[in-house]
Amino acid sequence: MTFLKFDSRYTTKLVYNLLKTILAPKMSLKAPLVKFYNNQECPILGIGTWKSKPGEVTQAVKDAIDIGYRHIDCAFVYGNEKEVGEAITAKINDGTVKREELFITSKLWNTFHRPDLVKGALLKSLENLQIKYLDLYLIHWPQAYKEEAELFPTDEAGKIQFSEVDYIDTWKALEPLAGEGLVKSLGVSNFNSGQLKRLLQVASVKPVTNQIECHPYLNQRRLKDFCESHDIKITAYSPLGSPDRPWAKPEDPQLMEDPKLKAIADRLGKTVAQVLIRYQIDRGNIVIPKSVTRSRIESNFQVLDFKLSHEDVSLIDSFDCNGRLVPMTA
Ligand SMILES: NC(=O)C1=CN([C@@H]2O[C@H](COP(=O)(O)OP(=O)(O)OC[C@H]3O[C@@H](n4cnc5c(N)ncnc54)[C@H](OP(=O)(O)O)[C@@H]3O)[C@@H](O)[C@H]2O)C=CC1
Ligand SMILES: CC(=O)C(C)=O
Repeated sequence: MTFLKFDSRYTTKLVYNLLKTILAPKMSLKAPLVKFYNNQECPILGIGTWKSKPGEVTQAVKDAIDIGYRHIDCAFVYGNEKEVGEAITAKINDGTVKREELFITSKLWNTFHRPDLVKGALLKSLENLQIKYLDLYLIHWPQAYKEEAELFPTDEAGKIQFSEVDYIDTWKALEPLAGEGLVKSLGVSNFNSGQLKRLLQVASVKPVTNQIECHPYLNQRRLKDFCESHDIKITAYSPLGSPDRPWAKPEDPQLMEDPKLKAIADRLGKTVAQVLIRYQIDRGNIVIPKSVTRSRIESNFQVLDFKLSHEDVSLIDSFDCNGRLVPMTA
């Protein structure tokens, strides 16, 4: 009658599994961490803040932190860093998180590429965000704009005015800032493989990530392969197709309305947004969907308890149509 013998190991396991089943849906899950080549860890899922109005973003970031997000994607040019900073400070002060539990990214805007402007731009973002260091600082775009007070300097014809500054010189000015403790990691955004190759030839500190537009209509397979061959992670921006991008036209295809994606989401009992976010995670990409709506911020985070099959990832891969939604800002 050995099978009736009391064994505390089995009882403990039984109780553990029972509690897990009852409590799991109520417990705030943590996003898995991606490890960069320099051993710094970054939550694979973060919240975006582009177009989040100053009057909405403080509450959105507070909600996100309450829900479990620990990664916040910011940029000087979004014009809302101060309000994001207010949320970060509030959530640290009320004991919800410690600074070291958060992963905060900002980006060097195109008008500050000239080497003597770089440190000041970083310090401004730190001041706005009310923090002493960034976890990650990115060159926002490879091209430099004329160094003027305006963030989008234009000539009389309304054309963007570029500057001659080479992003290599900008990168060289960024490198020492990591040593000064102002930023933990450096990265780039919107770089193609040619630009990255040039950078890698001279960089003493390699970028940890290339933040690029990435979703099923532009899955960036080749650039991803290139980056990964150099141990550079992809951060996927506009993963939901950026429906609120300012230049969207009514006739543009709506990624979240795609019937093929809807069919996959319905089959899995998930929302299309959840499938789109999971698509990035299952490809090993860091992903930063934006929302200022609490229910969406919450449901976008509820993607940590399921996985897409290889077949579904391959099927979604096949939707690629070079469908870029965020063209170069010039
Ligand atoms: N490095 C770069 O050059 C760039 C970086 N980024 C970063 O990436 C982030 C994300 O990209 P972004 O272009 O904002 O676009 P996203 O693809 O994240 O889409 C955001 C839009 O989707 C809506 N949305 C969010 N969740 C849901 C949901 N569950 N169901 C339906 N609609 C939803 C939001 O609405 P609402 O907010 O009203 O809820 C908003 O309109 C940016 O915010 C920014 O941080 C983006 C572009 C360029
Ligand atoms: C959104 C963003 O980061 C742009 C357009 O540069």
